Amino acid sequence: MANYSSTSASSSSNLNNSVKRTKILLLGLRRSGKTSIQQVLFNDLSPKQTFYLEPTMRVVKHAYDTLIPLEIWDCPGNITVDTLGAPLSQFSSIIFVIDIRDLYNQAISKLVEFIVASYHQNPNINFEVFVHKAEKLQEDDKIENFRQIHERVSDRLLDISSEEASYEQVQLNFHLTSVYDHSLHEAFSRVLHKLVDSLPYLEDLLNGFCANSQSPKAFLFDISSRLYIATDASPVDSATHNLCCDYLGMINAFGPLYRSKVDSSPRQQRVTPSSGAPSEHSPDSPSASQPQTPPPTAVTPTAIHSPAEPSSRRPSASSPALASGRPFASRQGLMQAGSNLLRPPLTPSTSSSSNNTAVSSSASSARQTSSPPKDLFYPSASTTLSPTPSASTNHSSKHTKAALSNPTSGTSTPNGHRSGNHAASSPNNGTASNNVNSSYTYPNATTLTYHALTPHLALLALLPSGVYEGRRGLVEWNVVWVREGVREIWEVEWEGRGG
Ligand SMILES: Nc1nc2c(ncn2[C@@H]2O[C@H](COP(=O)(O)OP(=O)(O)OP(=O)(O)O)[C@@H](O)[C@H]2O)c(=O)[nH]1
Repeated sequence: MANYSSTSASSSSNLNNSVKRTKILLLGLRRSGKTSIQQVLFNDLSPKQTFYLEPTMRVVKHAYDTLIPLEIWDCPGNITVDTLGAPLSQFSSIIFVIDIRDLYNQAISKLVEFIVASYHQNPNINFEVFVHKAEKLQEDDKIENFRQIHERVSDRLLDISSEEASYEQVQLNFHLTSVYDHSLHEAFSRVLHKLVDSLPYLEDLLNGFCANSQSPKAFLFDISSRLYIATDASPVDSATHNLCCDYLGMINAFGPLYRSKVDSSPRQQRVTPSSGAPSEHSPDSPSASQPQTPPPTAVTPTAIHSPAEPSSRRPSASSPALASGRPFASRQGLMQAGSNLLRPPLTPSTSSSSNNTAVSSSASSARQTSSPPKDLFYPSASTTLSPTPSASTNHSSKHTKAALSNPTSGTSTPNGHRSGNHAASSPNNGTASNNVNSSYTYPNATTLTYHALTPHLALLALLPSGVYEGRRGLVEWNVVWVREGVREIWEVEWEGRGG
């Protein structure tokens, strides 16, 4: 058999071969857009540059480190089940990319071929169909082609089903995608959610944050790819998702220009999302000396930075779930790790303002006076979203879009990273509005905040501006709880995979 594969580490990863990676297979006909998807999401390639991508001649494996270590296999268009060179049972997800204008036999036959093979080799596989290049069609044609592709695949599966094999029952998820807007990020995020075992615990953390900070929406984003790993229980609306994506894109673009006066290389490593996979001895490693989770009795924010955490509280490879050698941290292991994570943070409604002031000043004095180790550096930023004057009455969709794509009011930053007015812009702004729900608006003054949690992950949350401005210390205190929880979950995920 021809040598069909090669390996490459994506920009933000060190290919750590000892780590058990979650594998995703990218399939589709030639020129359907597979490499573009991989490059736009994980290599920060501008959508326009995808025009110049060379055809893929053999399987290329891209490693990418986020909450879990991923390995994405980008395949040539002519690959078959036999020439793939690996059993489908190795993969957690298959993403099949179809050009939305490609309604005809070849693409659908190939998709069906892989569905049948995966039914026999790995019935639990997540099968995702990206109906891609969606922005090329008008809204009506887009919906019609999407429907037809879905229908033809279902019909073909029904035709070939028998008593022994009911292929029509394979769970297929169809997504409309394009590299030119945020639909690709949203669709890939949903693919990712099915691969993250710790998702319920992350959601609990975000639910707790929202409830205690009066936040209507919070996302845990992978900083570099701008995929969201988890969100709270409230529904995701595209406008808010797109706004967060744009804001993160802007921070990624301009963040490296900002440095604190006492900047040093370890701090730079922490700011940059491309710091590599966590390892035992790296300063970014969750196992290395990091901000410690406060002991159960600790109530003062200064305890956050105390290095005196009992080591037994930190999950280790000797915990029952991890010692089993399974690739994913089990629920039991995560529950053990997360058992102390969800102690209730402070809520604005139950705290007096004097308390808030105390927490706020205490939190900042912890930063300034307790000489924390250099690696305790968590960039944060915020921007106020302009409320539309007509918000409470008649919404003009034009006005709403302008407010969403131009969060230009003054900003303030706890860590001095950004200040003054700015426009959140992204290369996608023009087309992203395709996705914006034009009836959506932020009726009251709302602040969008960004808090880095790990080298790869950040919390993006909407907050009422009154809460953010008046009770900043409290909000930051609640962010600390989320950060501690996410770091522990991250640690368990990686240790469970031998990282
Ligand atoms: N309009 C539009 N064009 C896209 C999109 N995604 C990719 N393309 C274009 O599609 C063409 C093929 O993209 P590739 O990523 O090379 O496709 P591929 O599936 O990897 O192709 P092979 O490597 O030959 O299998 C390029 O010209 C891209 O610019 C999209 O969302 N919209």
